[in-house]
Amino acid sequence: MKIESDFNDIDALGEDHISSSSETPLRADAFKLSSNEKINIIKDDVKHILETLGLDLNDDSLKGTPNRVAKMFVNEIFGGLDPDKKPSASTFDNKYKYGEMLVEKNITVYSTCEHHLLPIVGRAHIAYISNGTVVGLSKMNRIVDYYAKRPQVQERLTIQIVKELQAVLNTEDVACVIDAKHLCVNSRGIRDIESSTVTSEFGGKFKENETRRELLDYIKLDTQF
Ligand SMILES: Nc1nc2c(ncn2[C@@H]2O[C@H](COP(=O)(O)OP(=O)(O)OP(=O)(O)O)[C@@H](O)[C@H]2O)c(=O)[nH]1
Ligand SMILES: [Zn+2]
Repeated sequence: MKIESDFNDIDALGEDHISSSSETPLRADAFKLSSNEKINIIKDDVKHILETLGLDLNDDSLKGTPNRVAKMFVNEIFGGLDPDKKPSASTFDNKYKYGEMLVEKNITVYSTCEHHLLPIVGRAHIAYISNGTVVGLSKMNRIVDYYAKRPQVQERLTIQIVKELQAVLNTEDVACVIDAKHLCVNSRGIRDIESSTVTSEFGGKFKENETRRELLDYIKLDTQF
């Protein structure tokens, strides 16, 4: 099966690659097809790319590649496009009246650059100040992983993580800093292997200098991934 219609509006981001909202630009019909239907279509597309490159897909090592890549796109590296996969974040009452900031640092980030479909690899650091609710620690890793498993720009990923935690924790006082390497910069194009990109989103009290400083002191960026 091939989808013919409506695919022409896909480059709506334009030349500057900046989307007007923090939402991932999804089409209205993004979930009309089942995961299996998507895998079958993408399998043919990958086969076509490899054949166009001149590869012989009868080769023992290559013949499973179209199916492997299609499954990886739909179920793994772009699995976070599916809202059904959004982690449910268990929250608890802050019975112990912990009133300082909580920082979860060095959360592994594996994402995919939406401009080149190459990996983004790095660390996210998340902080919040409880407003009466606390969230299970692992849920913060899961939220990072969910939004990372999309075609992304690092700026949007950072904002999406903060917005989700603000909703879960019912407070503006959430921050996220991401330090990541983009393979599209490191391994091709300018091929600068050393550079990494830092993005941050500071909500509520984290906009105040003292609170922000405290967070940055805790995470003391270490760019060894
Ligand atoms: N702002 C932002 N830019 C990104 C991100 N990931 C990749 N890019 C950049 O997106 C840009 C795409 O620019 P283009 O000129 O269309 O692509 P290109 O010809 O492959 O560019 P080069 O990478 O310079 O070879 C590049 O400068 C990438 O470095 C990201 O997360 N945020
Ligand atoms: Zn890129």
